[in-house]
Order: sequence, then structure tokens, then C-alpha cells
Amino acid sequence: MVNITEKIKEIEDEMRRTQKNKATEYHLGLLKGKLARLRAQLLEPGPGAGAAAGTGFDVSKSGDARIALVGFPSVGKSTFLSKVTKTKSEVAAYSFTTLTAIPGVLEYGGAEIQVLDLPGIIEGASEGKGRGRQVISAAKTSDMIIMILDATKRAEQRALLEAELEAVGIRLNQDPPNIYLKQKKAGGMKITFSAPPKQLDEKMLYNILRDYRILNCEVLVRDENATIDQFIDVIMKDHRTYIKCLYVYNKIDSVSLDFLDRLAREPNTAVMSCELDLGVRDVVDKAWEELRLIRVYTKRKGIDPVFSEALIVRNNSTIEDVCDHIHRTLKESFKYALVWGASARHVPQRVGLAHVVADEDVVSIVGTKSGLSVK
Ligand SMILES: Nc1nc2c(ncn2[C@@H]2O[C@H](COP(=O)(O)OP(=O)(O)OP(=O)(O)O)[C@@H](O)[C@H]2O)c(=O)[nH]1
Ligand SMILES: [K+]
Ligand SMILES: [Mg+2]
Repeated sequence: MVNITEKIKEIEDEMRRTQKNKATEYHLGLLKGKLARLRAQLLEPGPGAGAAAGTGFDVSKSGDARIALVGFPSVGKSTFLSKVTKTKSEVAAYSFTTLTAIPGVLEYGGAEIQVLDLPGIIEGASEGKGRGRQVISAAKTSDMIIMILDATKRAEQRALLEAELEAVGIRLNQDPPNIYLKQKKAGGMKITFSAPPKQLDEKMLYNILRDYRILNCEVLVRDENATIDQFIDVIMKDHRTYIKCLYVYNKIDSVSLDFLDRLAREPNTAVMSCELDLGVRDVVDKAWEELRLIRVYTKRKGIDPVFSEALIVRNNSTIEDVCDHIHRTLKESFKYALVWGASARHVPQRVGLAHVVADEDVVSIVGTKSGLSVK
């Protein structure tokens, strides 16, 4: 049986040994491509990949979004879950207290976010160490990862965890590359750049495509700064997941103010102490902001809206989306809507289906059937 993990190690070693320069960049590009293929194989169930490959924990999705708590052991993931939801996940000073996925519900102004507390992961998780692969599979199903870090531990922890997630195809806080690739049956390769590329050239892409046995295709690179890694991501797009990540340093009760200040300035980062109940609310607010969901409270004529029940739509949604959310046919009898809140120029503003709503808007739909307004 071929050992994929060993092959991966070999390639990683070769990449480390190879000096980066103009002469080696084609070779390095090919190695990166091979590495990406092997890592994908590792996650496929079947011979050579181990029993737990690719399977997550069996928790069904619920609520308006899912957040996964990912981190090394004992950073305070379970403590955080127990603070922000009604679920009590076991907390203890020893590593691997949590052994499976524990779901909780975070209520946020009428929205319900499922928060998954997960076992701690360790270096090598992507290759199956500990419950790494299961944790990572669970993380892949989430809309956002909150990476909990221990403010008292060495700074490399963040890069180490990122590398583990990266190795299994999770891309944090990145957009999918702006590269178009279409495989064809015949006609050879057609590679075009919409602007002179800074990090790629045709030969590089040609080599990699050939190594992937993609001989007939059309490629259009729309981003002049696109990298070889991004190009490989496009080839491997079925194995790539683009997820938002909020980095959260816990246990700030045990570090100096100077250090804390530095941590807090990192991008996509929040700091907290679950123990002292410092910053926990900020973390939740930031997570909500990053999810970019919008709460709309619907209102019937003459009755106050119910603020404990929000209708959740994506960012940039319109009144039409809101209607579709309430009922499939509501649009048909739609006359106009009244809107109170940030999206309204004056309150209430009378708007049509194309009006874009904002978080915490109150909306009343008025229809042609007499007296129709929504629940
Ligand atoms: N000083 C300090 N300790 C904390 C804080 N939050 C949690 N702890 C402690 O850190 C230890 C680990 O907490 P857990 O919540 O079990 O950590 P975990 O990340 O879920 O750990 P595993 O499930 O084992 O991976 C416990 O002893 C907590 O009391 C904090 O803000 N400050
Ligand atoms: K623990
Ligand atoms: Mg735990």
C-alpha cells in the first residue's frame, strides 16, 4: 500500500531544499501541483486514506449560519461555547477534554447561529493526527471559523493552525481566485491573460495543466497578481472551501497590556478573557458582522414587530428576497413595502421590490389582497 503521508513529506522536503529563483520556479510549481493532488487523495475515503478520512462529526446543521470553533487543546473553546450559548460543554485544564462536536445555539437579535465546539487539534491534524481530520471536515461545513488562540502561548500557534487548514483546502478570508478554467474535449490549451501577469507565465500554467492531464482547456487569468497557488486552487476547486475566519485570542487576563494591544491590532482579530468576561460580547458582535447576514423584522399593520424573531437574508438582499423568504407567492400580490431602519431615507419609507434592506430593518409588506400584510 502506498503511503500518501510519506510521499507528501518527500515533496515538502524537496520544496524546502529547492532554492527559489527564476530557474527553479517551474519545478517548484509542479511540486506544488503534486502536493495539492496528494493532499486531496489523503482526504478521500478508501484504501490508503484511513477509516475516518473525510468524515465529520454527525451534527446536523440548524439555524441561520454555522460557526466552528477551531483551536489547539485547552485554549478555551468549550469555555467560550458555554458563555455564548445555553449549552454546557465540559471545561477542564487538561488537553482533549472535548472529544466530539458539541453544538450550541447563539441567539443574536432574533437570529440563531449554530456554534460547534470541537475537539482541540494538534500539528499534523491534516494528516490524520488526533481527531484532526474530523475536526477539519466539520470546520469545512461552517460559514465561519472562529480560531481560538491562547494569548499566553507562542505566536507561531496561529500560523501552525493556518497551515493545517490550508493543507486540507480551506482558504481563510480569501476570495476564490479570479481565474477562469474550462476543460474541453479537444482543441488543445488556450491560455489568455487579461493583463500582463506579475507572478505567472504561460509555460508555468502549461506545465501544471499537463501534469494534471488537462490537455484541452480554456484559461483566462483575470487577475494580474494571481499566483501559482491560486491557479492550482482553481484546478482543484472541488476540494477548496473559502471560509471567513475570525482570530480570537483568549486568556488576555494573563498577558501584559502592551502585548494585548499588539494582538488586538492584527487584522480579523478580537481579544477576550472568558474567565473575566472581558471582550466576549465584542467577539460575538464581530462574528455577526463578518457573517454579513441581515436581520429583518416583519411588522403587521398596527402591531409592533416581534424583535425576538428575525428573518435572515444575505447581504445586499432586496425586498423581493424578503418576500421570497416569507412565501413563494407573496411577490404576486405585492403592492409596496414600508421600511423603518438604516436602509430607509425617511421612516417609514415606501419602497418597491428592488429596495435593498439593511441589518435590523423593520419591514411591512402591503399587498393587493385587501388587508394583506405579513406575519
Ligand atoms: N486564565 C484563563 N483561563 C481560561 C480562560 N478561558 C478558559 N480558561 C481555562 O482554560 C482551560 C481550558 O478550557 P477549555 O474550555 O476546556 O478549553 P478547550 O479549548 O475546550 O480544550 P479541549 O476541549 O481540551 O481542546 C480551563 O482550565 C479553563 O478554565 C480565560 O479567559 N483565562
Ligand atoms: K481542556
Ligand atoms: Mg473543549
